[in-house]
Amino acid sequence: MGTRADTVVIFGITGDLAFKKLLPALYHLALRGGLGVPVVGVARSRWEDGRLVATARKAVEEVRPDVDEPAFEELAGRLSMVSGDYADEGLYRRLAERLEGAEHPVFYLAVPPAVFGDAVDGLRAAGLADRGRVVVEKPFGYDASSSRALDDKLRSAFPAERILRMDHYLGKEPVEGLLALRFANAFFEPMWNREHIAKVEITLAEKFGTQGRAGFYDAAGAVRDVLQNHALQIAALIAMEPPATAEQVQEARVDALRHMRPLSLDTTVRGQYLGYQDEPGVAPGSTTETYVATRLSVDTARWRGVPFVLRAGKNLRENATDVVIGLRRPTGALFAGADSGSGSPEGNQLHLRLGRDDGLTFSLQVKSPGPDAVSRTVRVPLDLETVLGPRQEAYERLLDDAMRGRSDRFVDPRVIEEQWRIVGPLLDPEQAPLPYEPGGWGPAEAERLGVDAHPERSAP
Ligand SMILES: NC(=O)C1=CN([C@@H]2O[C@H](COP(=O)(O)OP(=O)(O)OC[C@H]3O[C@@H](n4cnc5c(N)ncnc54)[C@H](OP(=O)(O)O)[C@@H]3O)[C@@H](O)[C@H]2O)C=CC1
Ligand SMILES: O=C1O[C@H](COP(=O)(O)O)[C@@H](O)[C@H](O)[C@H]1O
Repeated sequence: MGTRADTVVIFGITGDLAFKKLLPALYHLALRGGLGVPVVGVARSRWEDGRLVATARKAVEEVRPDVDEPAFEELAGRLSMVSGDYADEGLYRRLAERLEGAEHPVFYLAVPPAVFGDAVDGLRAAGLADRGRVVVEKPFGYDASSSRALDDKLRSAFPAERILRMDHYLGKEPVEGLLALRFANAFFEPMWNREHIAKVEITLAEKFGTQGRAGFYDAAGAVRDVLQNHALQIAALIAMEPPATAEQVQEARVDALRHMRPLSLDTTVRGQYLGYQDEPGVAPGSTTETYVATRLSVDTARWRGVPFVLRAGKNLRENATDVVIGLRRPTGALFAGADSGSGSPEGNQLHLRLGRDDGLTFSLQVKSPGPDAVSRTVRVPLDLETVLGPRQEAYERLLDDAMRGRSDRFVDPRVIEEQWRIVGPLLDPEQAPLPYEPGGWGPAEAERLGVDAHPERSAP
């Protein structure tokens, strides 16, 4: 833990991330009595403080229509704006004046990666890096070399312990919960390997498109936007060897990623939803993928030969952040499977939902009623919201961590290095992505990789 922050500065306060996640998170911190410091918004747009407050109210109402007025008033009273171009040193001079007296500010870079460099240079030149922490959003660069260059720039301005690399999936309770599932339940560990598991399928699906972020998204695509970071973080939690202590989790994560082979275009399907090319901000003839499905190999004794099938996409049928662990079919001929069509019963499945409807569903075999030795599948769902009640959103937890100087839920730079190595072969290929209809499950060609073409989400 470090010293508690005395100001939060958000670069890109006019943007999508600030609206959808950061302003609501600040409100929730105020609601729980955990804000207590000024919040300075930075943007090129010349917003008055009043416009920021009005935007904050709208942002909060989107997620909490029953706004708690005292909490909102606390947030509103702490918000102010500083505007200017990110490359203009005048912006940082004005910011330094606003921060006079602040000893431990947090600088949150909620801007597209192209702006990170200017922001870090500006903060350093104005002497603001000497006394603050910086939070950098993913994706970290565009590839391995630009990511290293960004890292060098950050390290030249801020000491290592004051650089926090953000992947909000690490702050999601259900994602963190994968560790509890694996390591706090003795019955999973003995079956968590190639002897028992036939396939791991990870899906990050969204029902919506780029939602006005095409300017950012078109330069990124699904691989950089979510596969390189969120999907591989989940894969690492599934694949890692058991860490001996909580402090070893980071090492176990790095080690798991080091054993993942680089992805290959031969076992990848890229797609682009119809209509994407007409969105403002998308380059004419863009070959950016809005969908990707790929097979990942984890080269360890535990996982050799078990495909990890990862897919992510926008404008798909449902919102889903899911992991399906598919077990091998049972051996032995005592029962025939009523729904397997070929003798032995279906393999059990453990379906983990890590998004808003978080929980899990076991698919079990039970005896079919009647005289014959036949089993059939039943699904046993568990809804964690019902059991545990509402939990804090990832951005609230991670903003709070950044303010306290708690760093274990931020990304280790070695992880980022590995993530770029793994996705490297998929970056900017020449082939155009396959078109797909919005509202479906992406290009049918992905079925050859083993993706479940009609996933039954079985949310309770
Ligand atoms: N949106 C999301 O759901 C998530 C986003 N992220 C990450 O957060 C970061 C910000 O994302 P998001 O808010 O969606 O991005 P936006 O495209 O909404 O950009 C944020 C702000 O940055 C400024 N900006 C945009 N483009 C440029 C540019 N070319 N040059 C200078 N300033 C620019 C704009 O503010 P102004 O012009 O007023 O300065 C804009 O409001 C990205 O790194 C993204 O990967 C991470 C998780 C989720
Ligand atoms: O990082 C990003 O994540 C969001 C999805 O986040 P979630 O918490 O709603 O699962 C995605 O929409 C966005 O494109 C991406 O930049």
